[in-house]
Amino acid sequence: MKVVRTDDSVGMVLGHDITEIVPGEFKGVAFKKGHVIQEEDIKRLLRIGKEHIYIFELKENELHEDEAALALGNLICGRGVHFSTPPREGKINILPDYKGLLKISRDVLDDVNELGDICLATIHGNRTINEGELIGGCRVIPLKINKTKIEDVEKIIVEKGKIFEVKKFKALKSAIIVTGSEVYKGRITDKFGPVVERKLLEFGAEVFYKTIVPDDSDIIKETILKCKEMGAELIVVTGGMSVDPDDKTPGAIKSTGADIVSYGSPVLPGAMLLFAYLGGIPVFGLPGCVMFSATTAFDILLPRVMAGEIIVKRDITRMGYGGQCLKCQVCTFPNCHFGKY
Ligand SMILES: Nc1nc2c(c(=O)[nH]1)N[C@H]1C(S)=C(S)[C@@H](COP(=O)(O)OP(=O)(O)OC[C@H]3O[C@@H](n4cnc5c(N)ncnc54)[C@H](O)[C@@H]3O)O[C@H]1N2
Ligand code: MOO
Repeated sequence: MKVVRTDDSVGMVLGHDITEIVPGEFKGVAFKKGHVIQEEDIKRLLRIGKEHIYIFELKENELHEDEAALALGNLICGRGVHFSTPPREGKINILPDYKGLLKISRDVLDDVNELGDICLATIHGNRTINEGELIGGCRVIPLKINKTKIEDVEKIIVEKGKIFEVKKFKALKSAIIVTGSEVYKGRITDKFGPVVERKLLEFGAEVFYKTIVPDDSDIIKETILKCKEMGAELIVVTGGMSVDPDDKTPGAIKSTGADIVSYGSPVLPGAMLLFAYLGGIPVFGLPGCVMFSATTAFDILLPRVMAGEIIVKRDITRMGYGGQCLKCQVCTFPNCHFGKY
């Protein structure tokens, strides 16, 4: 470390903590080791009695932790994601630009963390993230880091893509078909349709058609096909999803010619959920539990569907890991293990 006159130290990196004591007012660290000295700091340093200070010298091939954190932020944040500036002690926060579906490339994240000297911690992806919520943090561990480390990160990103992205939800034109003869005949009031509508509206969907039909395969089939003809971009059918004689919904969805991605999901609640595509349009068959429970397989899949992602069988298979809801007294979903697969 070299000694410089405080007056000449602007832009240089402080090599040690500097403590200030003002009797009756303050005692503590006024400037931390690693701080880049600003014009406005000079007065305070002189007031503390520091006419000379130790300066941390960076070699040609080294970066200060804050500069490195800035470079990393620019490399790792993709569309819809930004980071907090200025960095604080080599750390930045990763934040969403808007509400959407959070995507995190686990593969690239692991590659970067394996390099050493860089700590990149995140929440889980494939969930809704709201504006202002924290996605993660990135910290450069030593006070200075070799530039080659940042170049290594750049190589990984160029080859495999950014780590973070937030996909905007699409205002899908949605139809809700409530099945159940007991509801159709007015023996009970529909409680399922409103639950589904509320969940779709949270994503900005446009619910353009709602209907109640009896447990009749042909009627359910024709209603689904009519919704498609009317331009539905998402069709949700509720009830009649299990194995009773009056449970006609899975067969009716199949008979429309839809490709069934999965009938059943390894999620509790949500074991009897069906997901299909009818000419490219996503179709859900929702079991009774979606009406009853706060969070189910529907809440895990819906954000991805609303962001326009194509769901394959394996996506649903993988939902078993983290697929048991603990029905906590105060539900914190999606800030819990449920649906993190
Ligand atoms: N033998 C088996 N039985 C059941 C299984 C199983 O694997 N084997 N799975 C259970 C699971 S898990 C679920 S979830 C439910 C699925 O139920 P369904 O989707 O078939 O629901 P329904 O039989 O149509 O209705 C159940 C219950 O909810 C009431 N309901 C339905 N729709 C409405 C509505 N729009 N408004 C108000 N109430 C509604 C309905 O009247 C029934 O009381 O199956 C288990 N069984
Ligand atoms: O589809 Mo049911 O959850 O397992 O209630």
